[in-house]
Amino acid sequence: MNEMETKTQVEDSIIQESLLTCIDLANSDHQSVLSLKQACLDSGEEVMDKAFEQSKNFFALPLEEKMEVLKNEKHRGYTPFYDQIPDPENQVQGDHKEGYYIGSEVPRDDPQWDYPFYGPNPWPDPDVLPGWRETMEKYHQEALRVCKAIAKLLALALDLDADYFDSPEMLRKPISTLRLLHYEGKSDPSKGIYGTGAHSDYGMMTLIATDDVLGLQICKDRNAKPQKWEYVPSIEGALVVNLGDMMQCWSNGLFRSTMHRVILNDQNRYSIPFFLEPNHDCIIECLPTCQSESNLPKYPAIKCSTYLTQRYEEVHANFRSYEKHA
Ligand SMILES: O=C(O)CCC(=O)C(=O)O
Ligand SMILES: [Fe+2]
Repeated sequence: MNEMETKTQVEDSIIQESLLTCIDLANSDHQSVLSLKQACLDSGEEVMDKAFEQSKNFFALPLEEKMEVLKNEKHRGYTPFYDQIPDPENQVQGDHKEGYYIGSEVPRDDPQWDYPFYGPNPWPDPDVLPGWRETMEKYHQEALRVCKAIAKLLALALDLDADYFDSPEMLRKPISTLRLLHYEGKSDPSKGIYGTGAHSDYGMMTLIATDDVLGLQICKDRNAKPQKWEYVPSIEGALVVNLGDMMQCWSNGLFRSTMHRVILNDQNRYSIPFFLEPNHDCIIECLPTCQSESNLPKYPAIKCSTYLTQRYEEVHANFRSYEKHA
Protein backbone atom coordinates (compact mmCIF):
# COMPACT_ATOMS: atom_id res chain seq x y z
CA MET A 1 0.00 0.00 0.00
CA ASN A 2 2.93 2.33 0.73
CA GLU A 3 4.20 1.92 -2.76
CA MET A 4 0.73 2.73 -4.01
CA GLU A 5 0.70 5.93 -2.02
CA THR A 6 3.86 7.30 -3.53
CA LYS A 7 2.99 6.15 -6.99
CA THR A 8 -0.33 7.94 -7.05
CA GLN A 9 0.50 10.98 -4.98
CA VAL A 10 -2.14 13.58 -5.76
CA GLU A 11 -1.01 16.98 -6.86
CA ASP A 12 -3.97 19.07 -5.82
CA SER A 13 -3.45 21.66 -8.46
CA ILE A 14 -5.83 22.62 -11.20
CA ILE A 15 -4.36 22.93 -14.65
CA GLN A 16 -4.22 26.57 -15.54
CA GLU A 17 -6.48 27.36 -18.43
CA SER A 18 -3.52 28.80 -20.31
CA LEU A 19 -1.83 25.40 -20.23
CA LEU A 20 -4.75 23.58 -21.73
CA THR A 21 -4.80 23.40 -25.48
CA CYS A 22 -7.92 25.41 -26.10
CA ILE A 23 -9.27 25.73 -29.61
CA ASP A 24 -10.55 29.27 -29.91
CA LEU A 25 -13.38 28.90 -32.37
CA ALA A 26 -13.87 32.64 -32.63
CA ASN A 27 -10.49 33.43 -34.12
CA SER A 28 -9.85 31.23 -37.09
CA ASP A 29 -11.21 31.19 -40.57
CA HIS A 30 -9.62 27.90 -41.58
CA GLN A 31 -12.22 25.66 -43.21
CA SER A 32 -11.69 22.84 -40.68
CA VAL A 33 -12.10 25.16 -37.74
CA LEU A 34 -15.21 26.64 -39.31
CA SER A 35 -16.78 23.21 -39.67
CA LEU A 36 -15.95 22.46 -36.04
CA LYS A 37 -17.46 25.77 -34.99
CA GLN A 38 -20.64 25.05 -36.92
CA ALA A 39 -20.93 21.61 -35.36
CA CYS A 40 -20.61 23.15 -31.90
CA LEU A 41 -22.96 26.06 -32.51
CA ASP A 42 -25.89 24.13 -33.95
CA SER A 43 -27.98 23.76 -30.81
CA GLY A 44 -24.95 22.38 -28.87
CA GLU A 45 -25.70 23.76 -25.45
CA GLU A 46 -29.37 22.93 -25.47
CA VAL A 47 -28.62 19.36 -26.52
CA MET A 48 -26.05 19.05 -23.74
CA ASP A 49 -28.34 20.50 -21.04
CA LYS A 50 -31.15 18.13 -22.01
CA ALA A 51 -28.81 15.13 -21.98
CA PHE A 52 -27.64 15.95 -18.43
CA GLU A 53 -31.23 16.42 -17.27
CA GLN A 54 -32.35 13.11 -18.76
CA SER A 55 -29.25 11.34 -17.48
CA LYS A 56 -30.12 12.46 -13.93
CA ASN A 57 -33.71 11.26 -14.46
CA PHE A 58 -32.45 7.81 -15.39
CA PHE A 59 -30.02 7.40 -12.50
CA ALA A 60 -32.73 8.57 -10.05
CA LEU A 61 -34.87 5.51 -10.95
CA PRO A 62 -35.07 2.60 -8.49
CA LEU A 63 -32.32 0.00 -9.02
CA GLU A 64 -34.83 -2.67 -10.16
CA GLU A 65 -35.91 -0.40 -12.98
CA LYS A 66 -32.32 0.29 -14.03
CA MET A 67 -31.59 -3.45 -13.95
CA GLU A 68 -34.32 -3.92 -16.58
CA VAL A 69 -31.93 -2.36 -19.10
CA LEU A 70 -28.78 -4.01 -17.79
CA LYS A 71 -25.87 -4.04 -20.23
CA ASN A 72 -26.00 -6.83 -22.77
CA GLU A 73 -23.31 -8.82 -24.57
CA LYS A 74 -22.78 -5.87 -26.91
CA HIS A 75 -21.82 -3.60 -24.04
CA ARG A 76 -24.95 -1.49 -24.25
CA GLY A 77 -27.24 -0.46 -21.43
CA TYR A 78 -26.90 0.03 -17.67
CA THR A 79 -23.65 -0.71 -15.82
CA PRO A 80 -24.05 -0.78 -12.00
CA PHE A 81 -21.57 0.68 -9.50
CA TYR A 82 -18.17 -1.10 -9.40
CA ASP A 83 -18.73 -2.79 -12.79
CA GLN A 84 -15.46 -1.53 -14.17
CA ILE A 85 -11.90 -1.71 -12.86
CA PRO A 86 -9.56 0.06 -15.29
CA ASP A 87 -6.49 0.11 -13.03
CA PRO A 88 -6.50 -3.19 -11.08
CA GLU A 89 -2.92 -2.69 -9.89
CA ASN A 90 -3.94 0.35 -7.86
CA GLN A 91 -7.68 -0.14 -7.29
CA VAL A 92 -9.01 -2.30 -4.46
CA GLN A 93 -12.55 -2.22 -5.87
CA GLY A 94 -14.30 -1.15 -9.07
CA ASP A 95 -15.05 2.45 -10.05
CA HIS A 96 -17.53 4.29 -7.83
CA LYS A 97 -19.84 5.06 -10.70
CA GLU A 98 -22.88 3.75 -12.52
CA GLY A 99 -23.29 4.24 -16.23
CA TYR A 100 -25.34 3.73 -19.36
CA TYR A 101 -23.74 2.81 -22.71
CA ILE A 102 -25.45 3.86 -25.93
CA GLY A 103 -23.71 2.50 -29.02
CA SER A 104 -23.87 3.10 -32.78
CA GLU A 105 -26.82 1.54 -34.53
CA VAL A 106 -26.49 0.61 -38.18
CA PRO A 107 -29.73 0.01 -40.14
CA ARG A 108 -31.27 -3.47 -39.88
CA ASP A 109 -30.73 -4.17 -43.57
CA ASP A 110 -26.98 -3.51 -43.28
CA PRO A 111 -25.00 -6.78 -43.67
CA GLN A 112 -22.98 -5.83 -40.57
CA TRP A 113 -26.08 -5.13 -38.47
CA ASP A 114 -25.28 -7.94 -36.09
CA TYR A 115 -21.59 -7.12 -35.54
CA PRO A 116 -20.52 -6.92 -31.87
CA PHE A 117 -20.23 -3.13 -31.72
CA TYR A 118 -23.25 -2.25 -33.90
CA GLY A 119 -26.72 -3.70 -33.30
CA PRO A 120 -29.64 -2.10 -31.42
CA ASN A 121 -29.57 -0.43 -28.00
CA PRO A 122 -31.85 -1.29 -25.10
CA TRP A 123 -33.89 1.81 -24.08
CA PRO A 124 -35.65 2.68 -20.84
CA ASP A 125 -39.44 2.50 -20.95
CA PRO A 126 -40.69 5.66 -22.75
CA ASP A 127 -43.70 5.84 -20.41
CA VAL A 128 -41.28 6.19 -17.49
CA LEU A 129 -38.80 8.53 -19.23
CA PRO A 130 -40.58 10.30 -22.10
CA GLY A 131 -38.27 11.78 -24.74
CA TRP A 132 -35.21 10.04 -23.24
CA ARG A 133 -34.24 8.04 -26.29
CA GLU A 134 -34.70 11.02 -28.63
CA THR A 135 -32.50 13.22 -26.41
CA MET A 136 -29.71 10.66 -26.38
CA GLU A 137 -29.94 9.96 -30.11
CA LYS A 138 -29.67 13.67 -30.82
CA TYR A 139 -26.63 14.02 -28.51
CA HIS A 140 -25.00 10.99 -30.17
CA GLN A 141 -25.51 12.49 -33.62
CA GLU A 142 -24.20 15.95 -32.66
CA ALA A 143 -21.18 14.60 -30.77
CA LEU A 144 -20.23 12.53 -33.81
CA ARG A 145 -20.37 15.66 -35.95
CA VAL A 146 -18.04 17.49 -33.53
CA CYS A 147 -15.64 14.49 -33.51
CA LYS A 148 -15.52 14.41 -37.31
CA ALA A 149 -14.69 18.10 -37.38
CA ILE A 150 -11.89 17.56 -34.82
CA ALA A 151 -10.65 14.60 -36.89
CA LYS A 152 -10.00 17.04 -39.75
CA LEU A 153 -7.76 19.16 -37.53
CA LEU A 154 -5.89 16.09 -36.31
CA ALA A 155 -5.35 14.95 -39.91
CA LEU A 156 -3.89 18.35 -40.85
CA ALA A 157 -1.66 18.26 -37.77
CA LEU A 158 -0.31 14.90 -38.98
CA ASP A 159 0.42 16.22 -42.51
CA LEU A 160 -2.48 14.32 -44.01
CA ASP A 161 -5.40 15.56 -46.13
CA ALA A 162 -8.07 17.13 -43.94
CA ASP A 163 -10.50 14.34 -44.93
CA TYR A 164 -8.08 11.48 -44.25
CA PHE A 165 -9.96 10.19 -41.18
CA ASP A 166 -13.39 11.28 -42.33
CA SER A 167 -13.26 8.77 -45.21
CA PRO A 168 -15.43 5.70 -45.99
CA GLU A 169 -12.61 3.33 -44.90
CA MET A 170 -12.26 5.01 -41.52
CA LEU A 171 -15.39 6.77 -40.32
CA ARG A 172 -18.27 5.72 -42.59
CA LYS A 173 -19.70 3.46 -39.88
CA PRO A 174 -17.78 4.49 -36.78
CA ILE A 175 -18.11 2.63 -33.51
CA SER A 176 -19.12 5.60 -31.43
CA THR A 177 -20.39 5.23 -27.91
CA LEU A 178 -22.17 7.70 -25.71
CA ARG A 179 -21.85 6.97 -22.03
CA LEU A 180 -23.84 8.57 -19.23
CA LEU A 181 -22.07 8.48 -15.87
CA HIS A 182 -23.12 9.15 -12.30
CA TYR A 183 -20.56 9.14 -9.48
CA GLU A 184 -21.06 8.96 -5.73
CA GLY A 185 -18.75 8.72 -2.73
CA LYS A 186 -15.30 9.83 -1.72
CA SER A 187 -12.05 8.69 -3.29
CA ASP A 188 -8.96 7.79 -1.36
CA PRO A 189 -6.01 7.06 -3.64
CA SER A 190 -3.93 5.90 -0.66
CA LYS A 191 -6.50 3.11 -0.14
CA GLY A 192 -7.02 2.37 -3.83
CA ILE A 193 -10.50 3.92 -4.00
CA TYR A 194 -11.35 5.94 -7.11
CA GLY A 195 -14.31 7.37 -9.00
CA THR A 196 -12.57 6.09 -12.12
CA GLY A 197 -9.19 4.39 -11.93
CA ALA A 198 -6.29 5.64 -14.05
CA HIS A 199 -6.47 4.67 -17.72
CA SER A 200 -6.33 5.96 -21.25
CA ASP A 201 -9.31 5.47 -23.54
CA TYR A 202 -9.09 2.83 -26.26
CA GLY A 203 -10.14 4.63 -29.36
CA MET A 204 -9.43 7.61 -31.53
CA MET A 205 -10.70 10.40 -29.27
CA THR A 206 -13.16 11.03 -26.45
CA LEU A 207 -15.26 14.15 -25.88
CA ILE A 208 -16.15 14.61 -22.22
CA ALA A 209 -18.94 16.90 -21.05
CA THR A 210 -18.97 17.37 -17.28
CA ASP A 211 -21.10 19.14 -14.72
CA ASP A 212 -19.40 21.74 -12.49
CA VAL A 213 -18.17 19.24 -9.87
CA LEU A 214 -14.38 19.00 -10.11
CA GLY A 215 -13.15 15.41 -10.42
CA LEU A 216 -11.43 14.66 -13.72
CA GLN A 217 -7.63 14.59 -13.49
CA ILE A 218 -4.96 14.01 -16.11
CA CYS A 219 -1.36 12.89 -15.84
CA LYS A 220 0.83 14.32 -18.57
CA ASP A 221 3.69 11.87 -18.05
CA ARG A 222 2.56 8.38 -17.15
CA ASN A 223 6.17 7.24 -16.59
CA ALA A 224 7.02 9.95 -14.03
CA LYS A 225 7.70 8.73 -10.48
CA PRO A 226 5.74 9.83 -8.58
CA GLN A 227 3.05 10.57 -11.13
CA LYS A 228 1.72 14.10 -11.08
CA TRP A 229 -2.07 14.41 -11.36
CA GLU A 230 -3.81 17.68 -12.15
CA TYR A 231 -7.51 18.55 -12.10
CA VAL A 232 -9.06 19.58 -15.38
CA PRO A 233 -11.17 22.70 -14.71
CA SER A 234 -14.78 22.54 -15.64
CA ILE A 235 -15.32 25.31 -18.20
CA GLU A 236 -18.94 26.08 -19.03
CA GLY A 237 -19.86 25.15 -22.58
CA ALA A 238 -16.49 23.43 -23.20
CA LEU A 239 -15.85 19.80 -24.03
CA VAL A 240 -12.66 18.06 -22.92
CA VAL A 241 -11.02 16.20 -25.82
CA ASN A 242 -8.84 13.23 -24.86
CA LEU A 243 -6.85 11.34 -27.44
CA GLY A 244 -7.10 7.56 -27.22
CA ASP A 245 -4.73 4.62 -27.74
CA MET A 246 -5.67 4.13 -31.40
CA MET A 247 -4.54 7.68 -32.13
CA GLN A 248 -1.26 6.90 -30.39
CA CYS A 249 -0.80 3.84 -32.62
CA TRP A 250 -1.78 5.70 -35.82
CA SER A 251 0.66 8.52 -35.07
CA ASN A 252 3.43 6.09 -34.00
CA GLY A 253 3.53 7.63 -30.54
CA LEU A 254 3.79 11.23 -31.75
CA PHE A 255 0.38 11.94 -30.18
CA ARG A 256 0.13 10.23 -26.83
CA SER A 257 -3.17 9.02 -25.42
CA THR A 258 -4.27 10.94 -22.32
CA MET A 259 -3.94 9.20 -18.93
CA HIS A 260 -6.85 10.27 -16.77
CA ARG A 261 -8.87 9.30 -13.71
CA VAL A 262 -11.67 10.68 -11.53
CA ILE A 263 -11.30 11.65 -7.87
CA LEU A 264 -14.49 12.16 -5.85
CA ASN A 265 -15.10 14.38 -2.90
CA ASP A 266 -18.41 13.16 -1.51
CA GLN A 267 -20.44 15.04 -4.09
CA ASN A 268 -22.63 13.56 -6.77
CA ARG A 269 -20.96 14.07 -10.12
CA TYR A 270 -22.39 13.57 -13.63
CA SER A 271 -20.41 13.37 -16.84
CA ILE A 272 -21.04 12.31 -20.44
CA PRO A 273 -18.08 10.90 -22.34
CA PHE A 274 -18.47 10.18 -26.05
CA PHE A 275 -15.95 7.67 -27.38
CA LEU A 276 -15.06 7.61 -31.06
CA GLU A 277 -13.55 4.61 -32.77
CA PRO A 278 -13.42 4.02 -36.53
CA ASN A 279 -15.30 1.37 -38.56
CA HIS A 280 -15.52 -2.13 -37.14
CA ASP A 281 -13.12 -3.56 -39.76
CA CYS A 282 -10.69 -0.64 -39.94
CA ILE A 283 -7.07 -1.74 -39.43
CA ILE A 284 -5.28 0.50 -36.96
CA GLU A 285 -1.69 0.85 -38.11
CA CYS A 286 1.02 3.47 -38.35
CA LEU A 287 0.03 6.31 -40.71
CA PRO A 288 2.16 6.89 -43.84
CA THR A 289 3.26 10.32 -42.60
CA CYS A 290 4.39 8.99 -39.20
CA GLN A 291 7.01 6.47 -40.30
CA SER A 292 10.33 6.48 -42.08
CA GLU A 293 13.41 4.28 -42.36
CA SER A 294 14.67 5.69 -39.09
CA ASN A 295 11.23 5.69 -37.46
CA LEU A 296 9.67 2.29 -38.04
CA PRO A 297 6.14 1.45 -36.78
CA LYS A 298 6.25 0.82 -33.02
CA TYR A 299 2.82 -0.78 -32.55
CA PRO A 300 1.44 -3.93 -34.24
CA ALA A 301 -1.43 -3.40 -36.69
CA ILE A 302 -4.76 -4.59 -35.30
CA LYS A 303 -8.40 -4.61 -36.39
CA CYS A 304 -10.45 -2.02 -34.55
CA SER A 305 -13.13 -4.44 -33.27
CA THR A 306 -10.53 -7.01 -32.13
CA TYR A 307 -8.69 -4.39 -30.11
CA LEU A 308 -11.88 -3.03 -28.56
CA THR A 309 -13.15 -6.47 -27.58
CA GLN A 310 -9.85 -7.20 -25.81
CA ARG A 311 -9.88 -3.91 -23.92
CA TYR A 312 -13.57 -4.10 -22.86
CA GLU A 313 -13.09 -7.62 -21.55
CA GLU A 314 -10.01 -6.60 -19.58
CA VAL A 315 -11.77 -3.92 -17.53
CA HIS A 316 -15.47 -4.81 -17.29
CA ALA A 317 -17.32 -7.43 -15.31
CA ASN A 318 -18.56 -10.11 -17.69
CA PHE A 319 -22.22 -9.45 -18.51
CA ARG A 320 -22.96 -13.08 -17.65
CA SER A 321 -22.03 -12.37 -14.04
CA TYR A 322 -25.27 -10.40 -13.84
CA GLU A 323 -27.50 -13.17 -15.14
CA LYS A 324 -28.47 -14.21 -11.65
CA HIS A 325 -29.99 -10.76 -11.10
CA ALA A 326 -31.96 -10.72 -14.36
O1 LIG B 1 -16.20 11.06 -15.85
C1 LIG B 1 -15.23 11.51 -16.45
O2 LIG B 1 -14.98 12.74 -16.44
C2 LIG B 1 -14.28 10.61 -17.21
C3 LIG B 1 -14.82 9.22 -17.46
C4 LIG B 1 -13.85 8.34 -18.17
O3 LIG B 1 -12.67 8.54 -18.16
C5 LIG B 1 -14.33 7.16 -18.94
O4 LIG B 1 -15.49 6.78 -18.82
O5 LIG B 1 -13.52 6.59 -19.72
FE1 LIG C 1 -11.73 7.53 -19.85
